[in-house]
Amino acid sequence: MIKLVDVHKSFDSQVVLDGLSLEIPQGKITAVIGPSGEGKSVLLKHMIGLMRPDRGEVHVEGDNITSMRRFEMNRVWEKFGMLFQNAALFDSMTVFENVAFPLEEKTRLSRAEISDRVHDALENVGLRGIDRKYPDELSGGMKKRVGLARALLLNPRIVLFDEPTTGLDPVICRAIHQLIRETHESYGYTAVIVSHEIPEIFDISDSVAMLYRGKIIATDTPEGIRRSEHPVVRQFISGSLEGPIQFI
Ligand SMILES: Nc1ncnc2c1ncn2[C@@H]1O[C@H](COP(=O)(O)OP(=O)(O)OP(=O)(O)O)[C@@H](O)[C@H]1O
Repeated sequence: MIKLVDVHKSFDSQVVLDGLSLEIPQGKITAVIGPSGEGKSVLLKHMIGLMRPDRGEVHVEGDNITSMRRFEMNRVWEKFGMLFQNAALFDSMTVFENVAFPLEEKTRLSRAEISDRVHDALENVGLRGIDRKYPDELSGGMKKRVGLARALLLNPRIVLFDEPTTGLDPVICRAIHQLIRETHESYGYTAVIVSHEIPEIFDISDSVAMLYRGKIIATDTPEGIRRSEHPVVRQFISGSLEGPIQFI
């Protein structure tokens, strides 16, 4: 479980997280939704300890990481896989080298073993025969799949997805969602997915948390969120221009 308790985070005078509390259940898929610029990426960075709260606490599977030192964080980071918004592939490396990178950094596996693991990982995300290509030569959907293969390679206990399907067409978007669900079923990781794909993301989520004005204003099953009477949740889900959310 990941637990955030009364987390506050500001950048200069801009308050982004304002007493946010949230529990992410173990082994489930949780979607985090909310208007653009509300702090969803900032929230993910707190979960993985890349950002520290000004106030409040962050716990990861029983460890209080709020002010944990770097050498202790290494042990916590081993639990995480992360798929960043832009897939964060290294442009100067081939697909094979990109996916092999965590294995080379973190394990003492032989070249042959690394090669087998990389090929298996690529096959699991439906990619074959692209080892020697460079990220520039891939479509957006393929890049995300390579990023997913890399994120899952060390069999992480927790995987954070920051907008895994942004900019992809609806069919590829569904394929990536399906892939997340399948890999989640076979690996059993705890997943947190920041997404703007509403209602599509609901189909693969066990629970949904909505971030608004620095706080989690609702957490529920996808069905509960769909039926919510909360005016902000209702407006956001329906995409209506009328309601408490102000668009500038
Ligand atoms: N390192 C930083 N320094 C200063 N401000 C930051 C930093 N990181 C994020 N912010 C600010 O925090 C706010 C929230 O950003 P964040 O990227 O978390 O939003 P988001 O909800 O993920 O948005 P989107 O849905 O558009 O991706 C923004 O106003 C952003 O400018």
